[in-house]
Order: sequence, then C-alpha cells, then structure tokens
Amino acid sequence: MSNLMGERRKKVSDDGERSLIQAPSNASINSQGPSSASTGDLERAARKQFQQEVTPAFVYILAGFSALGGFLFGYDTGVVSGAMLLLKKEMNLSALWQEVLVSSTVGAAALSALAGGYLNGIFGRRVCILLASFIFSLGGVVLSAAPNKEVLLVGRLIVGLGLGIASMTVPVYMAECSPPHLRGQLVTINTLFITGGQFIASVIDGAFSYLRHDGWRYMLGLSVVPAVLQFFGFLFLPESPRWLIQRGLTQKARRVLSQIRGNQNIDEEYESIKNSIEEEEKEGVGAGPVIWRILTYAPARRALIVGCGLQMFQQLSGINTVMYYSATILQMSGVRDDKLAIWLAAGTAFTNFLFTLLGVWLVERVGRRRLTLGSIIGTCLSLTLLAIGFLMTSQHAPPVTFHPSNPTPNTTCVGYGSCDSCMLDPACGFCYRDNGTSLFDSSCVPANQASTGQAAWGRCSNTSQMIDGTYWAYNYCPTSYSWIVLFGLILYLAAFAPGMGPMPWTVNSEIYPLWARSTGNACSSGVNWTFNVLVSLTFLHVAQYLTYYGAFFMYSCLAFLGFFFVYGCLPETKGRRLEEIEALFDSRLCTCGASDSDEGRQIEYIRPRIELGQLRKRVLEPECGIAYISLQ
Ligand SMILES: O[C@H]1[C@H](O)[C@@H](O)[C@H](O)[C@@H](O)[C@H]1O
Repeated sequence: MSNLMGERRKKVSDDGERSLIQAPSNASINSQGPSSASTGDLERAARKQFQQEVTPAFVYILAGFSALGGFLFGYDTGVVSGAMLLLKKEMNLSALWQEVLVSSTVGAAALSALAGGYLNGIFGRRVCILLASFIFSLGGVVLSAAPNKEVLLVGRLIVGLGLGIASMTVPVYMAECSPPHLRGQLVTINTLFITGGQFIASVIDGAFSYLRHDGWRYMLGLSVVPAVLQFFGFLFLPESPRWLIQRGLTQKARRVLSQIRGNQNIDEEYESIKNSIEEEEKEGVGAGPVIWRILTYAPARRALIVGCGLQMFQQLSGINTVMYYSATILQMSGVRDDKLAIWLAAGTAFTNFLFTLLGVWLVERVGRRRLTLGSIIGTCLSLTLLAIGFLMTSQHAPPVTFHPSNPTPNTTCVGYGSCDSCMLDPACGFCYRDNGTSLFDSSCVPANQASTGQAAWGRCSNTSQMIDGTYWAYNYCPTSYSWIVLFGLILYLAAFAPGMGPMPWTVNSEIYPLWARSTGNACSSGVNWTFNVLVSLTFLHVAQYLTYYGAFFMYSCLAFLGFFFVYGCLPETKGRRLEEIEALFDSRLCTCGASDSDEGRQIEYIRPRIELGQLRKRVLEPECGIAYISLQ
C-alpha cells in the first residue's frame, strides 16, 4: 500500500511537472533561488502558449446553459418575498403559513441536495440537470395555477426539490468540463447567475406589485421560462467526461473531451483522469457507502470539512438576512414609501450581482484563498459597521410621547416607552408625525396583522388617511443615524459578494476526488441550505433577544471565526487539474525540514498542512510529501 502511495506521489509529481510547463496558472507557485529566472521564462512561455490556445466557444455555451440552474436558484429564492406581500392579502395567509411557504422550499432543497449526491453518482450530471430543470418547470406551473395555499405549498416543495439538485450538480458539472485555467471563473459565473436571478426576481417583484390581482402568479410562474430553456439546451449538451470515464464509457468520454477542448490535444487530460481513477481503485479507499469512505479516508475527510465549513460560514455571515431584510434596512435609512423601498431592495440585489462580477474577474487572478480571506475580513468589518449603525439608531430612537386611548385592551404595544422597543415587537409599529424638522405625537400601536403596512387602529390604520405628515414605521425607527446602516449595507455586499458569496461553491466543485465529488458536494450544499434556513428563520427572534445591533455583532463574530477557519484550512486550488487537487489534502500534518536545493536542482517544497492550509513549497520528503517539481 505504501508503495502504491509512493508510486502515486511520483505520478502526481510527474503530472505536476508537466502541468507547470503547460498550465500557466501554476505560476502562483513560489519560485525562489538561483533558477527563478528560468522558471519565470517557463511560466511566461506557458502563459503565452495558453493565450494562443483559443478556448472553444462550446465551453462558454455549456457554462451558460448550466448556469441557468444558478439563475433559477437565485430567482426562486428571491422572488418569494415580493410574491408573499401580495399572497398574504389575496389568500389571507397567517404568519405561520407565510413562514411555511418561504422556508418549505429551502428545507426541501436541503434534503434534495443530499439525495442529489446519490443521483449524480448513478445517473450522471447531465441527467440530474435535466431532472432539476424539469422539476423547476413543473413547480413553476403548479405555483402559477395554484387555487389555494395547500397547492402553493406543494408547488414550493417541488421547486425546493429542483433547487437542491441543481445547486449541487451545476458547479460540479461546470468544474468537470472546464479547462483548469478557466475553471474558477466559469464556476464562479454560476454564482453570478444566482445573484443575477435574485436581482431579476426583485425587478419582477417590483413590476408586478402594481397588479391588483394575481400578480404573484406571474412572479412565481415566470421561472418556467429559464427552466424550459435549460431543459431543451441540455438535451443537446454532453455528459461530464470525468463521470463517463469513471463509468467505463471511455470512447464517449474521449469524444466529449474533444468536443469541449476544441483543437487541443486531449490525450494528456484523458490519461491523467483515467490514471487517477485507476489509482483510486487500486488504492481502494475502503468499502461501504461513499460518505463512510469519505469519513474514513483522511484527505477526503479534510476536503469535506473544508467544503462544509466554507458553506456554513457563508451562511453564518448573514447574507440572507441582509437580502431578505434589505427593504427594512433601507426604510431605516429614511425611505418611507413602501414601493420605493421595494425598488431600492432591487438596488441591493443589483449591488450583490455587480460585486459577484468582480469575483469572476478576480478568482483566476488572485486565487480562491486570497479572495476568500480578503472578502471575509471585509465582511467582518462591514458587519461591525452595520452593528454600530444599528446601535446608534437604537440609542437615538425617538421616544413614545403620545398615548392614544386604547380600544383593544391587553395590547403590549402601548406599554413601550420608545420606538426601539416598539419596533422589535413584531405585533407593534410606530406611528408619528413629522413636520420636516422634528418628530412629535409619536405612539406605539398594534400593527394590522393582515397588512403590516398600517396600524390596527387609530391615525395610522388607513394608509390613505396618513396625511398631514403622519407616518407609520413598521419594523424600523426613523433616526438621522441610519445612513451608517445604509453605508454598512453597501460595504457588506461589496466585501461579501466577490469572495464569500461564490468561493464556497467554486471551491467545493474542485476539492473532492472524483469518487467523492458528488457526495461531498451533496453534503456541503445540504449544509448551505440548512444554515440558510436556520439563520434567516431565526433572524427576527435573534433580533428580538439581542436587538438588531446585537444580531449583527454576532454575525460579525461568526465571520471572524470563519476567517481563522479559512486561514487555517483552505489551500489554493487555482490552476490545478482536478486530479491534482486531492493531493493538497493528503497531508500527514508533518513538518518536514526542507532544503532548497538537491544535487544542484532547485526544488520547491509543498507543505500542504491542513492546519496551515497553505501551499508553501513543494515537498520532497517521502513521508510528508505529496509531489515535487524539480525545476531546471
Ligand atoms: O452564494 C450565494 C449568494 O451569495 C446568494 O446571494 C445567497 O442568497 C446564497 O445563499 C448564497 O449561497
């Protein structure tokens, strides 16, 4: 066994050597010492060679159709908030039903992402994407035709099933079909489509919110369009070559590789995939279900920890509370008109999209690790700023100065002394008058539970009567410090979207060995969805216990923990072949003493220590080593 491992390392080393010459993206490998000039020449030559090789347009078409899965992910999770505003009025939905309709999709996605791992292994990536787009289309039809809330629930569950499968399959398929130097960029485009889907959903929400009846049918039903487009597109797109080779369909795999690599020579890539599969089979990473084999095989287990950890910290950084509650946050910064707040929330979604585009541009330039680390530091700081903004707004929240006679006894609302405690109670809202320079006659009264846009009784109970400078604030307080919150929100999205948004998906698509890839992605996507539902469902309760600033300070601390996790565990995968990446996790936690030269050759040492997480140098020592490259 150890011999086999030895041989294997040697093979990886040979591959590494070849790939250094052929893959310019390996240029990130440090080269020091006397021969660095010649290394630089090699890298430059390699880069030039790559630039001359034109990536076939087919890869971009394939990436575009795959990323429609990301678009549907974003659209279906984003559109529901606007649809719910109309649905709760038309179907008279209780708060519980609203919560159930929103979270059922995310819950179903968590479960189907786990099942997707199994389906991927058995039927392949292409069939799973076809299945997901079929399910999305079906869900869209059911939702748009739903006669009652029960059928709506069925539709939302169906959509969730599609979401889970698409979210774990699409990045894997894209990674397996992309050439190494473009892989990060293409997989990150999937997250760009997620945020694009969220943006389009908010625009559609805004547009159809003007319809008096059935606007929600259009909002929810329109997802059928991209779903059907993806379904028909995938009828003509090929299966992943890696899955085909794994299944022994080698001729077909060669055909697909030639198709997606254009006029490039595919022999080397084909051989390296085949060799790595054969070695995995020879080494035999244990028996039993794949998840058990992952857990008992250290490199795969480490990759799984990294993959799930990244997804968990992505959600714990609070992205979806910011996305869901952006309208409220914007109202806090002085926007009083509901419709305007909805449109500005579309602006928030657009900011998320725009900065994800920056991530697409950066990922192959600065690499996954540096991008994630930079992003998480920014996320942490901006969350702290958001917390400070909320703290200032709460400290300067206007007091309750007017106590109207109470026609419905037992309401707690009239007992609150300031807007701050009033707005944290979901049953109450703040009713006040503003003459342009100061606030007066402010009261805390119960909100109309059917439509929180107005009070249950009194001056603020009828929107059309709110004249003479009378305003109704639900879930926020009018203060002059809210610009800090707005600034924090923009900064947060600018920091989160290029790195912490897309990198967990991108990294997960590449860190697992082929035999563990679908199961690894299934688990990590399941973790993403589970923490998504946990964080967004608990936000209002957390805010009630800890206040808004406490909640955002908590997310900031969680992001801070995430920084240490990323710093300690995430290796750089930029530019490597998928088959080489497993080796980055193949550490024995050793600290080999390394020298910089060996018989006149310069040697780079890798210390792929999972606790350091950094590719320092390439390792020579057999016990610790993964691979070494000798540079002449
Ligand atoms: O990467 C995505 C993206 O950042 C989205 O904006 C967010 O809603 C998702 O939860 C996340 O997984």
